[in-house]
Amino acid sequence: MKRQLILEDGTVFIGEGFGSGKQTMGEVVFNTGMTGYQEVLSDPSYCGQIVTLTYPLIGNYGINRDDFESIHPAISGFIVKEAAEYPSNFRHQQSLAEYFSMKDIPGIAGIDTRKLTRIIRKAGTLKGTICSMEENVAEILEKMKATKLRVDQVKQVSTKTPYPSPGRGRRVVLVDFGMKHGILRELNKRDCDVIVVPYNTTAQEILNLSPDGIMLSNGPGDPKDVPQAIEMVREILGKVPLFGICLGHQIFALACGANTEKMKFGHRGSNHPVKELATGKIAITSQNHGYSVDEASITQTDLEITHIALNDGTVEGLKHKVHPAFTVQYHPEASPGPEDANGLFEQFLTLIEMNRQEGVYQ
Ligand SMILES: NC(=O)CC[C@H](N)C(=O)O
Repeated sequence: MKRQLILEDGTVFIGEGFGSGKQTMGEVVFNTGMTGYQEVLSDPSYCGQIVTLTYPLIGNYGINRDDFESIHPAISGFIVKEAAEYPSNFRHQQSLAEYFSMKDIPGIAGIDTRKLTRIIRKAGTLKGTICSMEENVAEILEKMKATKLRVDQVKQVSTKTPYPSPGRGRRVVLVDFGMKHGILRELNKRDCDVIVVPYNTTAQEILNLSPDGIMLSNGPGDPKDVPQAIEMVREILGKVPLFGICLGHQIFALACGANTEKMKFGHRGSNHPVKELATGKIAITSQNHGYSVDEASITQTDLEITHIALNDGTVEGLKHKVHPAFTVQYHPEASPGPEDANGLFEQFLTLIEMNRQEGVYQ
């Protein structure tokens, strides 16, 4: 059935609806990955957002049991050029449309997603609504103007109670801000004894679990919307080695006195080049973020910039000059995307070992 996508700047696209027929509103963001749509649509960092993919053919290898990054997808909607009706892959179990119907998430196909992406690149991220053809455009525009985007996305996607993911190795408390399963997989692969805790767990509650290391996960929204997590990191810093990814990196930066800002249209894709300043080495990385750490704000802190994005020079990695803590804006767990940065998990475990030898942090 025909449906419309209305952007807050007044642009209207007409396409073919799939999945849920309900109306949806969210921030429209684009991802440039050529593969990995299943991981993208199930990444909780997209909570409250409508995702469009620049690659034109989506759903061609279907949806399978193994590639999810969360149990319940948190995206508000999905915009594609062509949604494959007949997936072809030995692992496929459902088509994109079947999955979106099952999860009650609206999708729209037949959209010129490259044109849409150019609009977003020019104007910056925009609000958008996917709705039926009967809806009046002017009314929807009014409604979008009046609706404030949610600020409690982390609460929505974080686990409600702590749970273990046992191993025989080092104990890692993983703070779940909307964790991708990939992070847990990487820690478990290294035999870590992981305890996943909710986003609002206090520093003392975390220390009571006697962790060898603390991992701050990715997650949706503005890092400034989770002040209790910023406070927790401030209190824990210097007591246990810490590693943060994406939202975890931004929260760490704020806890250390740096600032974050909203980017024009963000970084979302699977081929973002990142330079490690110490070695000059480039990693091709998976990314999904709409905020970044303000470079100028680092000077007044005890932080050091370790990585930068080659495309626009923004901060991609940080390290504390005194305490055993480092973070990255990109995704070493990949899922989807290249695994160039996977060694950061080893770096975290090395930091844990060094920290156990009486305060040797570097
Ligand atoms: N993947 C993430 O953790 C995203 C972090 C944050 N929500 C941002 O958009 O910048």
